[in-house]
Amino acid sequence: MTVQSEQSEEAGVPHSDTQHHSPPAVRLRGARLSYGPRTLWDGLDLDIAPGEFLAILGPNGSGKTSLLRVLLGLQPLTAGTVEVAGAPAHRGTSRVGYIPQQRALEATLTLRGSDLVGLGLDGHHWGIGIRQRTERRRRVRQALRAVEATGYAKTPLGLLSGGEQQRLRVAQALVSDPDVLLCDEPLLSLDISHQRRVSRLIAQQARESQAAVLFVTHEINPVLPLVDRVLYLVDGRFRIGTPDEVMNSATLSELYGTDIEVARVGGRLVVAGAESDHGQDHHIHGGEHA
Ligand SMILES: Nc1ncnc2c1ncn2[C@@H]1O[C@H](COP(=O)(O)OP(=O)(O)OP(=O)(O)O)[C@@H](O)[C@H]1O
Repeated sequence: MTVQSEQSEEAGVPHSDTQHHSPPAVRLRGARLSYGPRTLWDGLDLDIAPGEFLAILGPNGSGKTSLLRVLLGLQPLTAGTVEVAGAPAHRGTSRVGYIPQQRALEATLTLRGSDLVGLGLDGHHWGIGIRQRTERRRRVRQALRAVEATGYAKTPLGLLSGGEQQRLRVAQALVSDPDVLLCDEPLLSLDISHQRRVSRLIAQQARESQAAVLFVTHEINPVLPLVDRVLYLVDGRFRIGTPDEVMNSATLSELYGTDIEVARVGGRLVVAGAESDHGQDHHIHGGEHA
């Protein structure tokens, strides 16, 4: 079953006059994704404005990563259309930055951090002149500094910790100054101070470069002050709206089909799920658990 979203405006909610006149960075129309008989989402209409920060929430297997894969041109829609930066989604464009869900890299990997970050520029037309090479090196250095990875940029990736590898993935996604930034749980395995730093960098990319940010997360609190809208997916149903419109007891109870309480405590969201028949808490995603 698919429940159409109740959106505050049709498809997109422009957040300022400038955004109002800009074409959307991402546009989905009537989008459906099915794997065999299983439909992850259907009837998804969504415009994301340049500079907008969209948090994507939902339980395991609800189709969050699959949506990012559609936008990367890696997964075709079953129905509907998808445009990214004004063109049908296609793979290999430097206009889209991607921070993938963290996977530990092979301990034997000898590629270095600075090489990994440089790969983020490979969609650009750099030419072979000295000036282009100098500019390329300058950008890589700047991105490494932004995530505080300069000290280990020459170390083989396989020898780095999960958090150090993750900061390099963030630098790789930001180095091309993308129009659309797709982030799949980018804060996992980062300590609190680097969570803050990476969140700030991503928000800065949205604000200063007018990049649209799609941020998949199981916990909205670390980014709550940055979020313009939430897309919440549960078992084929979804809601799109501001955090207040989506992250409330009535909406989440309807999405999960069980009683859920959401409270704001000191600027943070706390969610409490009803007990299931088996005496276990339903696994509710989004905020801290009561
Ligand atoms: N190529 C594929 N073929 C068939 N099924 C797939 C494929 N890719 C993903 N799936 C299934 O689709 C569902 C959604 O997967 P997806 O990774 O998008 O979920 P998710 O919301 O990102 O989950 P998580 O929170 O666990 O990362 C899962 O049940 C997954 O097994």
